[in-house]
Amino acid sequence: MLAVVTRFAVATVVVVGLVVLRKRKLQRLQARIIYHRDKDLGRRFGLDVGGTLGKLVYLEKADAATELGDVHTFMLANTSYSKSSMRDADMALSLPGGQVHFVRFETSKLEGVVEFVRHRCFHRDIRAIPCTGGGAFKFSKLFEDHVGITLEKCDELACLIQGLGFVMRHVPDECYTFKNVALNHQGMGEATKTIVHTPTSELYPFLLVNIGSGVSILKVTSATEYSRVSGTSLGGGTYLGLCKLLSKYKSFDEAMVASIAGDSNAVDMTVGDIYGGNYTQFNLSADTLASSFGKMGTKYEPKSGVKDEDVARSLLIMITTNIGQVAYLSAQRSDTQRIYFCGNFLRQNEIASRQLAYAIDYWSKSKMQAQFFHHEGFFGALGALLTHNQDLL
Ligand SMILES: Nc1ncnc2c1ncn2[C@@H]1O[C@H](COP(=O)(O)OP(=O)(O)OP(=O)(O)O)[C@@H](O)[C@H]1O
Ligand SMILES: CC(C)(CO)[C@@H](O)C(=O)NCCC(=O)O
Repeated sequence: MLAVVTRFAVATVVVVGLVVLRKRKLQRLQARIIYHRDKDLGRRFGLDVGGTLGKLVYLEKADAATELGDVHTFMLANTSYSKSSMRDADMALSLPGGQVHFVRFETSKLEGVVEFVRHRCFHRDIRAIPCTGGGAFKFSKLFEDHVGITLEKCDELACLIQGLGFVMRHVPDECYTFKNVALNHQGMGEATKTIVHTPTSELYPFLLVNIGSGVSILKVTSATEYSRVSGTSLGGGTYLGLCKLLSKYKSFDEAMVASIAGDSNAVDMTVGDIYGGNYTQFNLSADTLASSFGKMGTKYEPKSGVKDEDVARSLLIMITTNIGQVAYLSAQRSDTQRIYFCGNFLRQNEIASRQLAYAIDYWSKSKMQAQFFHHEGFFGALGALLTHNQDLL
């Protein structure tokens, strides 16, 4: 009898214990789900992974600054972990809902970034990140397998338009142009950088030329309506690729610095080189660029007397002149007067923007105007961020 009672008591204790344990486990699980729902930091990010660069924006909410402590630590560590120039601290946007920060990294280093996230256990608070650009497709498995983060795919052009519209509405001095485009074909001249405020009633339609690795050209007819009217494979990737191939410069920033000092006439052939002066019949002055890199074709030893900085400058002028012409022709075809240029090719690249301004003014006989943005390379990532932060709109 005693044995039966003992067995019954033990069984009861075990069953009760199991029920309690199960309940606790359930509670823990519930708590974990709530914790994740509350701390799903992925919604504070927008990622744009392109052919050359990855762009990350994150929102630090005004009412919950401390919550993002780890994210801040990660960003600061990660940016010095790649390159200081990749951090755009001075570009942060202050909005009523919080601050938006911007970070850039090389797409080729993405695996390193993922490994860093895993190493720091940073991914524990992130289930999904909205992501745009080709990398949203190409790297979704990498994120899923290594850190269990889902990349929520967003279309790159839709995000570009969304981010662009947001910046145009919220950042008062975002757009600028060059007035009195008295430049020559080398992008030299006295044109003055001027902030432009265009009222929304006069904004549409316009042409948007996004110069990334390649170039996409969109006709934008309203805040949400656009079509991709053209594109060219001769873009920022071409410039960087040819620079690395033909000169000693190993990075975009090095090439930019060098191109300021370079003289493209050492490499290019001008109308003057061919005519010995102006080609007056068709109003082509002697200093007009006749053939990019043309001089190199006439020399037995092309590199003699040519400096790497001349090559960097000439490449910059070649790529930019071509994009300017394609943009002008596209604007004509699409019946738009204003052309906006964006994309990271224009980052800290005043020679290129001045040259584009000149090209548009020159080809259109001053009927069209080129405009630029201070946050030129982050619209896609911003658009991705906005998919979960409609309140910011
Ligand atoms: N730090 C940098 N490292 C490399 N390229 C840079 C850097 N800064 C500016 N660039 C220029 O920006 C270009 C990439 O621009 P962007 O980030 O807009 O395009 P992407 O998203 O990589 O390309 P795509 O949209 O065609 O996939 C490079 O090809 C280069 O010309
Ligand atoms: C392929 C994309 C859209 C990727 O961003 C871009 O690099 C691009 O527009 N390239 C030019 C493709 C074309 O010739 O239309």
